[in-house]
Amino acid sequence: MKQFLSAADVPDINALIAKARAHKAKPFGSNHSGQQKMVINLFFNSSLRTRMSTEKAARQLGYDVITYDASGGWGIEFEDGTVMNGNTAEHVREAAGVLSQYCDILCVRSFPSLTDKDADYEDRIMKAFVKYASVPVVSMESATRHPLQSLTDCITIAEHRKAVPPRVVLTWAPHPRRLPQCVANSFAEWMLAWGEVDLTICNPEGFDLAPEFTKGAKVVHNQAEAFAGADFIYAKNWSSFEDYGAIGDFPGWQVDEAKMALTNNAYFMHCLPVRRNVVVSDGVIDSDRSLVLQQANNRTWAAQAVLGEMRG
Ligand SMILES: NCCC[C@H](NC(=O)CCC(=O)O)C(=O)O
Ligand SMILES: NC(=O)OP(=O)(O)O
Repeated sequence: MKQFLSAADVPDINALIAKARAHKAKPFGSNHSGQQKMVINLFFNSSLRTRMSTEKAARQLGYDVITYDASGGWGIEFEDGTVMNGNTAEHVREAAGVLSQYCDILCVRSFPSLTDKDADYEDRIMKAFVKYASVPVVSMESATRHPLQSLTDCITIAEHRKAVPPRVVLTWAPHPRRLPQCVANSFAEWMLAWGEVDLTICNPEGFDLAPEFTKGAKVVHNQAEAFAGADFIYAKNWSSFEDYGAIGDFPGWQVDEAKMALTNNAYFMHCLPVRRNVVVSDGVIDSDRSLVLQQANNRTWAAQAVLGEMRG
């Protein structure tokens, strides 16, 4: 792969899952592949899991790694033709070109503005890095998607499903801040592209995801109806796509024990970080059906599989 931005970049999702599981079984089995090569991880936003798991994955493949917190660096300009006499000191044309001099794979995290829908949904920042970098680019969460998380979620579901296809529910959940739609968009995109789950998305009215991500999924606005008989409950908050970036005030959408009792003894999943007793009750996340730490663990193997496939 020359880029890893979405499910569309992956020729065979099952083959990538198999590679991740092979790395999980033998973490240093491909330790030679990154020898004398460099991965740069560029973060415009906070991270715990993505930062740690991508560094660990790169090192296990034999790569050296530099992680750079770009929020503390030179302000980068993304518009073409601007007179740069404001706060941005360096254009992405140079920034991406320069970083390409120092690494063999460039990984980038850049969240959406949640104010400029067009710029966000064109994924302008990630696309600019792809355009101006001369090395392969891996998304560590862009304005619209979080593909390393979604690959992880496929692996985790593959490891725990009993029936094929399992009934998987992506549910909107409350949150005190307005959050990106990326994790939910990407989860829907990957589940549908994978084709091995029966996906239902449930969210309050006004919080439907962008249609490009949900075509083929059942979308309902009643959480109890969606939860009935589910095998996996994947919780996530997202701000409104329709009324772009608006926050939703629906505290009754928290995932709790009473709602989980409607399911087929479902597993609980969340990408983390999660707000306890807002998104999910302590009782659910602390139960033996919670897969959140297994998901966090699988981030390493997902990243290892992806880094191992990147070619210039
Ligand atoms: N990387 C996974 C989730 C990242 C981000 N969550 C957050 O910003 C949560 C922040 C908070 O809880 O304040 C999101 O929803 O896309
Ligand atoms: N799930 C996830 O991407 O976590 P971080 O934001 O901490 O990297």
